[in-house]
Amino acid sequence: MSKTEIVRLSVSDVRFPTSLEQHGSDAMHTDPDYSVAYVVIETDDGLKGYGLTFTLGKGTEIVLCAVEALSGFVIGKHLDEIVNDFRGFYRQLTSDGQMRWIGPEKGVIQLATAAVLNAVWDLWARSEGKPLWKLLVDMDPKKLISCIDFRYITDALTEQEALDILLKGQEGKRQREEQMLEKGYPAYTTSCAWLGYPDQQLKQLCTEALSTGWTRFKVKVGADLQDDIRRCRLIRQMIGPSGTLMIDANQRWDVGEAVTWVTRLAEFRPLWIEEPTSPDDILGHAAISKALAPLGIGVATGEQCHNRVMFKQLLQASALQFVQIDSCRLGSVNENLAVLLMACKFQVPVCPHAGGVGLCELVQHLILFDYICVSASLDNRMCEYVDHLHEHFKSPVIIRDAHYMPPKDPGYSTEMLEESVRRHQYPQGEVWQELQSPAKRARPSAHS
Ligand SMILES: C[C@H](O)[C@@H](O)[C@@H](O)[C@H](O)C(=O)O
Ligand SMILES: [Mg+2]
Repeated sequence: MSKTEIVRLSVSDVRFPTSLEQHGSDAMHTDPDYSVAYVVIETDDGLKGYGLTFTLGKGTEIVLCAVEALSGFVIGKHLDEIVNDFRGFYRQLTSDGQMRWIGPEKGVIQLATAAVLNAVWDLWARSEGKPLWKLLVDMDPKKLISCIDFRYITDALTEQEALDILLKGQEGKRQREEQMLEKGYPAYTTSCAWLGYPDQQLKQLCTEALSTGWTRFKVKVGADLQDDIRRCRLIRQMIGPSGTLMIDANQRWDVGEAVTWVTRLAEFRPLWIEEPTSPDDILGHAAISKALAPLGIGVATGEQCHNRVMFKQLLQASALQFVQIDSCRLGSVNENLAVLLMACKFQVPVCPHAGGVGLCELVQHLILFDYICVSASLDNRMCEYVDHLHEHFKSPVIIRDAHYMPPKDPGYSTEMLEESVRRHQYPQGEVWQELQSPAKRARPSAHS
C-alpha cells in the first residue's frame, strides 16, 4: 500500500423521489425518498474512496453537517496510518471528548461515522486492488481484530474469543470462497410488497419474481390488520407452502399489540416478524420473541439498531432470532465485524438489511465475508434484496437466480455515477428542480 495522504473530503445530499410511486413505503415511513449522504475522499496521489449512509429524504442535510464535523479527523491522515491502527482511528471518530456528547455512537453522528468510514474502507480496498469482501477474507485474523473497538462488549465477546472464531473460520475458507464465486449468496426480495402497493401490483410483481427464481418474500404489515391478512394470504397462495414468507412492521406496535397482531397472521407461517416495536426496546423484543416462539415465528431486527452495544444486549437477552446488520447504520465495517462475531458466538443467524439506495451494494461484501470466514453456514440465512436504484452505481449488484454474485471490482461498490449524483442533488439537481416547478409538483408535502 502506498503512503497516501487524504487531502480532500466532499459530501453531497443525493435524493431520489421514490415516494412518488410508494417504493419503500411501510407502516411508519409512508413517503420515503431514498437518499444518501454521499462522501468522496481523495488522496494526494489522486486515489478516491467513496462512502455513503442511507436516509429517507428530509434531514439528509443534517447528516451532511455531521460529516463535515468529522472531516477534520480524516483530512491530513495517511491511509496506512489509519489502517495500521484502525481501532484507534475508529475511537477518535466516535469518542472525541466534545463530539461524543451528540451521540455517543448513535443517531445522526453514527450515520455520519458510517458514511466517512465506508469511504475509508473503499479507499483501502481500492488501494489493494480488491473488492472489500476479498480484502477481509484475505486479511490476517489478528489484523481484522485490530479494526474492532471491543469497548463495552467484552462481557459478551472477548478479543481472544473473537480471534478464536476467526481462526476456526480459516478452515475450509477457500472452498467456501469458491462456492460463493460459483453460486453466490442466497437472497430474499422485498420489492413485491411495499405497503403502498395495491394488490394488483403485488400480484404482478410476485408473478414476475417467481418466474425469475425468487422463493423468499418479505411483506410489509402493521397499518391495518385486515389488509395484512388479505395481502399475506395472497402472497402465501402465490408462493405456495414451500416458499418463505417474512413480515415487517417497521416498529409500529406496542409489545402486547405486536403479539396479538402477529398471532393473527401466524396461519400464513411467517419465518420472522421484523421490527415489531421500538428498536430500542430490548426487553420488549425479548417478550415478543418468547410469546411467538411456540408459533414458530422468530423476531428479526437491526436496521435501526444504533450500535454493537444494543446488538450485544439483544443477543444476551435472547431478544432476536435473526440479526439484521446494516452497512450504513452501524459504524461501518469496523462495528459490523464486532456484530458478526457476537452473532456467531451466540449462534444467531445474520440476515442483513439491504435495499434503500446502495445498501445492497455494500452489505453483500459483509455477508460474503461472514459466510466465508465466520459463520460457515447458510442455514436460515439470506440477504435482503430490493430492486431499486442500482443503475446509479458504477458497480451495481449482480443477482443470479436469487443469489448475490460476489462483486469483482476493487472497492466497496460505493461509487455512484457522476451524472446520477449531479441530477439528484438536493435541491439544485435537475430532478428536484423539475419536481419543484408548479406544473410537476405531484405531492408537495413529501417534497417541500
Ligand atoms: C423505509 C424503508 O424502505 C424500510 O421500509 C425498509 O428499510 C425495510 O424496513 C426493509 O426491511 O427493507
Ligand atoms: Mg425492515
